[in-house]
Amino acid sequence: MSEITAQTKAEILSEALPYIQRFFDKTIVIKYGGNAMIDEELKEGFASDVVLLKLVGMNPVVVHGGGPQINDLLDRIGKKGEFIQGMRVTDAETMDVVEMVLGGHVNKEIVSLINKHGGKAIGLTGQDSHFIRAHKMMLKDDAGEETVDIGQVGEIDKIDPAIVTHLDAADFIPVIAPIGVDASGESLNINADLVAGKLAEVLKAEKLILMTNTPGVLDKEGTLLTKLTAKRIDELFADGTISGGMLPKIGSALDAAKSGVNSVHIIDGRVKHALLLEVLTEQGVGTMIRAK
Ligand SMILES: Nc1ncnc2c1ncn2[C@@H]1O[C@H](COP(=O)(O)OP(=O)(O)O)[C@@H](O)[C@H]1O
Ligand SMILES: CC(=O)N[C@@H](CCC(=O)OP(=O)(O)O)C(=O)O
Repeated sequence: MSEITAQTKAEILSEALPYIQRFFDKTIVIKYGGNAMIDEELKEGFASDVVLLKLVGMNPVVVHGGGPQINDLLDRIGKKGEFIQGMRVTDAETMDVVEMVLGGHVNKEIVSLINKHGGKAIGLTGQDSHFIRAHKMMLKDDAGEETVDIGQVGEIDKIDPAIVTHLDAADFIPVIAPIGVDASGESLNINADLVAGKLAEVLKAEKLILMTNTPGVLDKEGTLLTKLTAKRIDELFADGTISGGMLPKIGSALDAAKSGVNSVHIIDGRVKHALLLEVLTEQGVGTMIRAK
């Protein structure tokens, strides 16, 4: 290693000090989207970033998605994934696949990676002590009139923060799959962005970071919008700039910002160490969402 490189590295480390001080003991909810789990190197980088944030005194809470991974398994059993307004149409068979992929495969993979990097991760779904309560979601059709039944998809009623705060206090890192439970104990499939946003709200988190597969929110020309307020978001909804999976993401980000989460960001999870760049450096990555 040359002397200059070592010096630069030391300077970069030193620049992180004010951020470490500012966010010490603060909760940071990180949504790790299925589209950002592209390759092993990125996943390893993500896991080591989460461990680093915990070790310097923050409370990272991971909520993960797994939409593409659910689609892969559906394909293998000869079923096609269908989405309406960014929500998966979830019949009973699809719900089984969702539970297998999210609660089983993806959750355990992230837990295992974090533990491999020296963290103490614990995997949860909303079925654990029924901490994510939900009811069946009904969508409005495009005219805003008829309701559309999309099956076992949940709309969140309540998230009990106790289980997460207990884990944080005991130095564990909660890793949460977006599965809720209804009044009869049945599992419901919930969009992971919605779980992350609501969790950030009930935990009174300092930050909500949504990691996805675009540089952030883009305008019609594909230019990155670095800051967005409620008013501008309404315009982008109205003119169709925001569509598909970005609909629940922005909705959830804005709700979190309005309910007091200090900083809300949509960032590119395909960039190596995007999480450290966002939390510990001055470099703004992605789109910041503000209520006003
Ligand atoms: N205005 C926009 N800017 C960026 N991405 C957008 C926009 N509108 C729609 N999208 C889509 O939203 C996707 C991200 O949402 P989603 O596929 O649900 O990702 P994740 O699995 O990370 O939650 C992007 O890959 C893009 O295709
Ligand atoms: C109701 C609904 O759409 N649930 C999502 C849950 C997973 C998810 O949100 O994954 P990403 O964050 O990777 O998109 C789904 O079934 O795909």
